[in-house]
Amino acid sequence: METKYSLELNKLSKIYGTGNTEVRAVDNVDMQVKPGEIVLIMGPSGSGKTTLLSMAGLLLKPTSGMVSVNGLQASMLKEQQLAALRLRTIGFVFQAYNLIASLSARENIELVMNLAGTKGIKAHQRSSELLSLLGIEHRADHLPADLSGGEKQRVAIARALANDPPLILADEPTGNLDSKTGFEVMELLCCGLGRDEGRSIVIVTHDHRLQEIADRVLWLEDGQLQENADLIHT
Ligand SMILES: Nc1ncnc2c1ncn2[C@@H]1O[C@H](COP(=O)(O)OP(=O)(O)OP(=O)(O)O)[C@@H](O)[C@H]1O
Repeated sequence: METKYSLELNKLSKIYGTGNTEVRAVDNVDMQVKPGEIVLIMGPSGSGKTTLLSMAGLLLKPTSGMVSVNGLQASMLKEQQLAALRLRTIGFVFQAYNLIASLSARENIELVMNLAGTKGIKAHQRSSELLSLLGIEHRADHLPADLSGGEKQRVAIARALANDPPLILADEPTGNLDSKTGFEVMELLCCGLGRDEGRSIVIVTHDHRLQEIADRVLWLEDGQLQENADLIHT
């Protein structure tokens, strides 16, 4: 049976600190992402975007509310089960790429496959396919330090796709790239590689150009999510 939503958030909240230092970073957010949908979350600095994405990615525990990924409710799961769910169902792309400096481009991609149980020739074939799809096969044996920003982000995208997850979460993926390179890389992910396979992509960004490749643009302000794109003050 096909899952109705790749990602579902119900009355999700995150409060940091207590008393005088209390910050309601995410406030009672509901959100559903259908398979194949590309959703942009925009909003001012400090509005709660990274906190929201971290909870959606099962990296941060909510204060209250529910996260479901691919139909599985996270609060029902133990830490080990959460890690397994994350590995199989979510690919992450970060502004700072978060590649392992001592591993080559190919090794960075194969590491997450190895962790998910895909090893040897199968992992090698998949990493070759991804390196080629992302146009960086000639960089396979290079360390991250020897790659340009755009190449590093392509490796990070290949790594995010390696286990063929139904959901990709990207936090400011173009933040360290010039506007042309950033757009090209995200267009490749969203229009070239992601859309065809019915993969959902949620992108937190300040980059207005990415609105061109999104199905929906949501606005987060003071931890509250608004569906109405007209409210976006650019
Ligand atoms: N670990 C933490 N402890 C306490 N407060 C935090 C913590 N992380 C974030 N905050 C606060 O929560 C609020 C939301 O932060 P968050 O990083 O989610 O916003 P953001 O929209 O991603 O910001 P930016 O666009 O600048 O990256 C901010 O007021 C921030 O100071």
